[in-house]
This record gives sequence, structure tokens and C-alpha cells, in this order.
Amino acid sequence: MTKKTVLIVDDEPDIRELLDITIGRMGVHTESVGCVRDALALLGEQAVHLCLTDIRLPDGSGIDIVRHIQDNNRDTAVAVLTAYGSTELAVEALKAGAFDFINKPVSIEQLRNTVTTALRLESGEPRVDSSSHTRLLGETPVIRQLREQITKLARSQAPVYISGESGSGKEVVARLIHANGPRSSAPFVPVNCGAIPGELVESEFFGHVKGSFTGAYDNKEGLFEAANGGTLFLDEVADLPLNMQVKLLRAIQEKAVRRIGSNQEIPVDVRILSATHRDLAKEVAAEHFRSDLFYRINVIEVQVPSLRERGSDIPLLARFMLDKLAQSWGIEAPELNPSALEALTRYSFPGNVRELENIIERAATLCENNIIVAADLSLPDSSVPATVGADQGPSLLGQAKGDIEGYLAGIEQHILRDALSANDGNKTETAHMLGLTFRQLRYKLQKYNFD
Ligand SMILES: Nc1ncnc2c1ncn2[C@@H]1O[C@H](COP(=O)(O)OP(=O)(O)OP(=O)(O)O)[C@@H](O)[C@H]1O
Repeated sequence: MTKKTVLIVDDEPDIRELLDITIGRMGVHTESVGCVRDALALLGEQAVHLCLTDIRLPDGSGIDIVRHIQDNNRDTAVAVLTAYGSTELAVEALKAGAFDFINKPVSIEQLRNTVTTALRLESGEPRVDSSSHTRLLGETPVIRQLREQITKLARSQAPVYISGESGSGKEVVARLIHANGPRSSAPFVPVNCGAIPGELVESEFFGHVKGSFTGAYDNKEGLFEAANGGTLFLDEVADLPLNMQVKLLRAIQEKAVRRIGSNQEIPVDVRILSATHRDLAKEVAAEHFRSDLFYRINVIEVQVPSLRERGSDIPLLARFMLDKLAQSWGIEAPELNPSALEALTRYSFPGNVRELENIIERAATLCENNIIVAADLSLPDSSVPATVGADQGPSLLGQAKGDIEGYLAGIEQHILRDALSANDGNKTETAHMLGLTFRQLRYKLQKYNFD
């Protein structure tokens, strides 16, 4: 097999030599140059599998090399070397298409990780059979586009922020980005940032050493270490306490963690994907989320469309869910009759694909003769929300006359009931869907004497 080639671009001879020796020891052929012009010339002459470039070069910027490679050498992975702390340049390079960045002074371990990942990526292995695990079903243009975007993003190491309504498939997207990239044989570690009690967050992320605090009975590795070589998926990232956000930023920038109670830095090679159903930019504006962390994790944003925006995928999704249920229950797959299909395509699905799953499962349990009719779906009655915001101002006024408080309370109860039903009574999911904290939801349920 021919050796892979890594091109090193740096104007400092000492750094070139260090990279040459380290990468050469990995059984890889290296070429090194000191400026943009020589780099572009070499890229035009021979196949390069990975280009490692400094950003500040005597005759231009390494980011120009990144752009040139994006336009002319799509098969070449490119990573940039950045001075410690120059986050903005690293982010700019990632946005321009660099697949990763390496902090200067260069840590040998980080360098080796980057080279290994890039060369694995270039050889196209390993891939997982995405048909057997996670799938992003759908044939609407928005979903096709999303699948294409996932394939592209899987090749990069840039942090990706996945936005979208509750239950729309953000975790599915994160899993696919991981599964289709060069990290797929390493762990995908999902963490629900809102579910970890405040006092344990730091130890969950970074680990601790025995005796470092009451209850630390043993050494424990954190989520960063558990995800080493793979992907850490920060779900509901907006729920992270502010003090933890600072520490997270530091770990991401330094690519290293320190267990609580230890002085030792442990290098970690982790790709960060994050998601929340909230509007993260608004959380930043409200000072609930640090702008520097937002900027760091939101290098590339992916939007998962709501199910309403891809209504014509509903029959296909429903069919897939029924077949899956039938397989796991060992029964013949139930059929949806035309009235049921029509009701489904008319419904607004505030809880998105997860709500569709719940509705289908309930209907498959309740239906007779293995045929699901509209009534089996028990879709929440949407009559009240339909009048709100519709072109029916006078009638709304008529209904609210004399008792706006009572009228609004009625609507609130209606929405609460629908949301609970859409989430099969699960209060955490219901609170999510409505943008409430768990405590706010509990208060409202008590207020209206919900069971
Ligand atoms: N396009 C799709 N094809 C198949 N299944 C899907 C699709 N989108 C979502 N699902 C399924 O819907 C459910 C919800 O998806 P997922 O957990 O990814 O949503 P989410 O946006 O991360 O939700 P939350 O905001 O609550 O974290 C999962 O069971 C997932 O498998």
C-alpha cells in the first residue's frame, strides 16, 4: 500500500521539524513548506491526504489554504495550528472547512489523534451500517437536504449545534453525524445536561479522584474521558449552570480535562455536538448562556425541521413505526385506514416525531381487527388553539368578554391536557414541550387540580 502524505505548512523551522519527526514515526510520508505560495504549488502537483497549516504565514493566512483546499482538493483533509487562546481564528478556520484545529504549543498526543482521525477519514473507513441502528426517515426535500448536510458534517470535526423543536429528531441527527464519520468506532456519549443535579455536574463531566469530596469513594472518569476518541453529545445544553459553562469552555479549548481533586491534565480528543429545543441565541441575550461558549459550540448550526414542515413524510414514518412495533410484539403489522391517515396529516404535532410514535403505539394497542381508524388515534381536540390567532378576533373577544382571566385559564388547561396527552403523561417531556421548568408545570397542574 502506498504511504499517505501529510503536508506541513509552517514558517517556523522548529515546528516543521517537530511535526515532521512525529508524523513520520506514524509511518506517514511528510512534505513541509513555509508559506502559502509553496503550499498551493505542492497541492497542485501531488496527492495530499492531510494538510496541517499554521494560520499566520509570511505571505498570507492558513485560512486561505483551507479555502483553496475546499475549492480544489476536496479529498484532502485540512487542520489548522492556532496559538493557544485564539479561539476566533480556530472557529473561522472550522467554518471555512477545516476539519479540526491543534493548539500551539503542540501536544504530541493531540497531534497524533488529529492525524489518525484525518487519515481514517480519508480512507473512508470505518462506516457503520446506518440502516440497522439510527435512521433519519423521510423523503421530503427538507429531510433529503438534512441527510446530505449530515454526510458532509460527519467528515468534519467542527462542533455542531443542532436546533429544533422537542422530539423532532435532534439526537437522531447527532448519532448519524457520529456514525458516518471517522470516529464511529469510538463511543458516542449522550448527556442530558438538564438531568444532572447541579452539585454533580462537574464530577460527571470531568470525573474525580477518590476522597476529593464527601461521597467520592473511588476514582471516577468523567464523560469527556468516556467519550475520548469519539463524540460527546450535550443535549439540552442551555440547561447547564453558568459556572459549569466556563469549565466546559475551557475543556473544549484546551482539549484537556482535570479530574476534581487532581492536578493532572488529561488530554481528551472529543468532538462536541450539542442541542437544545430552546432558542440558544435568546438564552445568550438573556444572559442565561455564556456568549463565548455559544460561539464555540455553534460553529456550524443544523436545523431539524418540525414534523409540520414535512407533513408528507407522516405516512412513511407511521408505516415504519407500525412495522417496528409489529416486529417487537410478534404480531402482524396493523394498517392505518384512510380516515386515520387523513387525521394524522391534518394534525399539528407539537411533540413532533416522538408524539407520532406515542400516538401510533397507543392506536396499535387499541385498534380492532388490526385496522387503525381515526378514533383510535385519540388526537387531542385542536378546536381551541385553532381559533386563537386565526382570523377570528371578534369571536375571541366575544368569548372572553366579562372574564378574560377565566377564558385564558380555560385555554391554558386545554393546552396542558393536550400536551400531557401528547407526551403520554410524562411531565418532564410536557414541561419541555411547553418551554416550562418542571416546577412551573407542577405548579400549574396543582392550580388546575390535574390528577
Ligand atoms: N426522521 C426520523 N426517522 C425515524 N425516526 C425518527 C426521525 N426523527 C425522529 N425519530 C424518532 O423520534 C424520537 C425522538 O427523536 P429524538 O430523541 O432524536 O428527538 P429530539 O429532538 O432529540 O428530542 P428532545 O428535544 O426531547 O431531546 C426518537 O425515538 C427517534 O428515533
